[in-house]
Amino acid sequence: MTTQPLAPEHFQIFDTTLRDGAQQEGLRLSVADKLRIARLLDGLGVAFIEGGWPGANPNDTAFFEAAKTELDLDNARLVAFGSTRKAGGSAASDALTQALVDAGTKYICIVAKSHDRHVTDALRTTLEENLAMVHDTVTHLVGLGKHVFVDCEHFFDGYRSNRDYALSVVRTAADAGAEVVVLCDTNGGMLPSQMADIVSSAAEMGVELGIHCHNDTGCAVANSIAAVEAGVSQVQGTMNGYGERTGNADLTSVIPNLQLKYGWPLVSDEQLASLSHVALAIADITNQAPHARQPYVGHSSFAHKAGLHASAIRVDPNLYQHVDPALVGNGMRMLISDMSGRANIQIKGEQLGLDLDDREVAAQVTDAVKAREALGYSYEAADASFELLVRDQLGILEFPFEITSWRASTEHRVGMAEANDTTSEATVRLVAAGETHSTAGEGNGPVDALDNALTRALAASYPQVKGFRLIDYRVRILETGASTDAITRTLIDFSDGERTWTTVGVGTNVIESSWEALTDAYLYGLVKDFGRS
Ligand SMILES: CC(=O)SCCNC(=O)CCNC(=O)[C@H](O)C(C)(C)COP(=O)(O)OP(=O)(O)OC[C@H]1O[C@@H](n2cnc3c(N)ncnc32)[C@H](O)[C@@H]1OP(=O)(O)O
Ligand SMILES: CC(=O)C(=O)O
Repeated sequence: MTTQPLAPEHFQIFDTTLRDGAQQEGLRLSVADKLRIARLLDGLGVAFIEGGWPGANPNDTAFFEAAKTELDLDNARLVAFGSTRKAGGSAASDALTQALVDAGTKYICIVAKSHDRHVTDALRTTLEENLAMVHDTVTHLVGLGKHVFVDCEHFFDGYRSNRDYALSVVRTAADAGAEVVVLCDTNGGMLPSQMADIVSSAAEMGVELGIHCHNDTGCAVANSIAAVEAGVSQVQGTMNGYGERTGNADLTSVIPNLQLKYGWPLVSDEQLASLSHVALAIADITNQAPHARQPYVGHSSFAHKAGLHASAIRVDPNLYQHVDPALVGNGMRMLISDMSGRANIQIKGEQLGLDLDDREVAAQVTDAVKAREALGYSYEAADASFELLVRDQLGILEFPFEITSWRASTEHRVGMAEANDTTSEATVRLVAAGETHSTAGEGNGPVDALDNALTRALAASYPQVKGFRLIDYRVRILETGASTDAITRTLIDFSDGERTWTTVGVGTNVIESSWEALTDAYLYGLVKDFGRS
C-alpha cells in the first residue's frame, strides 16, 4: 500500500483561467465575462484568481478597474500578472510595472526568464542583468506592500540547459521577497518522472515553490501532481484546461484528485459538488464546447454502456466508478445500445420509473433494442424514443393520435425576384381524440413544414403542443459509400420550455426518418403530459 502525501500547511490553488486560459486560440473574454468567471471561481473556493495583465491591453486594464468596485470576493484573492521590468531600466520607472501597481490588487505575479538562452537570445541581455531585473522588480513591489509571486518561465528546460543559473533565478526571487516561486513548464514538454526529479532538487533550496504546467505531452495534470508530491505548495492551472496551445493543467482534475485521492481539504464538500456546474458555466461563458470525456466533470465521465459493466453496477455502482459522481456534482448515466445487456435496461427502466425487474421482460426489451439498433436506430442519446419502445413492449403505450397520411414537398421557382424563392409545404391527416384533422403547413424546409402542419393538426385536440418546440435536428448517413441509397438516422431534440427530450428516426429517405423522430417527439410529449399549465 502506498502512503498518501500530507497537504503542505498553506497549500494553494491558483487559477489562471482569466490570464493563461485567455491565451487559448479562439477564446476571447470581455470584462463582463471575466467578472462572471471570477465570481464562479470564488464560489468554487480557489485561493487565487489571476485576472490578466493590466497595462498590456485595454480590456485587462478595464477588468482590474471594474474589479475595484464590482468584484467582492469571499474566498479568493485577485492577482495581477506582469513581467520583470525592461532590461537596462528600473522598476520604479517601468511603465508596465506601474500598471501592475495601478491595478490595485494586493497580490501580483510576475514572469521572469529562468532559461539562460532565453535571457541571452530572446531578452538579449546578460544573465546578471536578468537577475537584477528579478531582484529590482520584486523588491520594488514588495516595498509598495504587495505580496509577490514569481513565475520562472521555461524553468525545466532552463534547468537542463544551465541548472545553476535556473536555480539562481529562484534564489534571487525568494531573497528579494517573493512569497512563492513558481516553476513553469512553459513548453509543456516534461514527463512526470522528470518533473519529480527536478522539483525535488529545487525543493532542497528551502524556497516556497509552486508549479505551472502546460499540456503539450498530455501530462499537465500528472506533472502537477508529481510536483505536488515533490513538495510544491501552490498549483497553477485553468478551468477546463484552457490555455496557450494545448492548454494548462486542468483544475477540474487537479482539485478533485488532491481532495478525493489524498484527502486534502482544499474546498468544502459543497464547493466540490459545484465543480461540474462551474466547469459547464465557464464553458458557456467562454463559448467553448464542453469536452464530454473530461475527467470528473464531463457528460460521459460516469456514463456506462457495456452490458457487463451495467450488471456489476446494478449490484454496486462503485464497482465501475472510481469515485461517487455526486461528490463533484456529476451523475451516473446508463446508456442504451446494442452493447446493452439486461442490466442496462433494468437500471434505465428504474430511472424512468418503469418496472423491468422481471428477467424475461427485461430480456425481451433488450432483444427489441438490439434488433432496432441493427436497423440503424441509436438509443444512446434518444431517451424519449427508448421510453416509448419500453412502454410499447410492456403493452402500456397509449397512442393519443393516429396518423392517416402525410405529404411534404419543396418547390424552387427559377428567376423569381424574391430572395426566398424556395418554399416547402406539407399536409398531415390524423385522428386525435376521435376527431379527424387535416391541416397544411409551410416552412423553411420540408421538416419545418411537417412540424408546422403536425402542430396545427394536434393542437385542435391537444392545445399544449403549441408549447412544444423543435430545438435541434441532426442527420447522420449510416452507410457511407451507398450514395443516396444510404440509411439516414435523424435525432431531434424537443423542449416545452422546462424539459428537453430526444427522439430518433431511421429510413432510407431523410424526410421519412425525420417524420418518425418528429411524431415520436409529439407522442412522447403527450404521453408524459408535458406542456400543460
Ligand atoms: C509564458 C507566458 O505565457 S507569459 C505571458 C505572455 N502573455 C502575453 O504576452 C500577453 C500580453 N502581452 C502583450 O500584450 C505584449 O506582448 C506586451 C504589452 C507585454 C509587450 O508588447 P511589446 O512592447 O509590443 O513587445 P513584444 O510583445 O513585441 O515583445 C516583448 C518584449 O518584452 C521583453 N520581455 C519578454 N519577457 C520579458 C520578461 N520576463 N521581463 C522583461 N521583459 C521581457 C522582450 O524581450 C521584448 O522586449 P523588446 O520590446 O525590447 O523587444
Ligand atoms: C508564466 C507562464 O504562463 C508560463 O511560463 O507558461
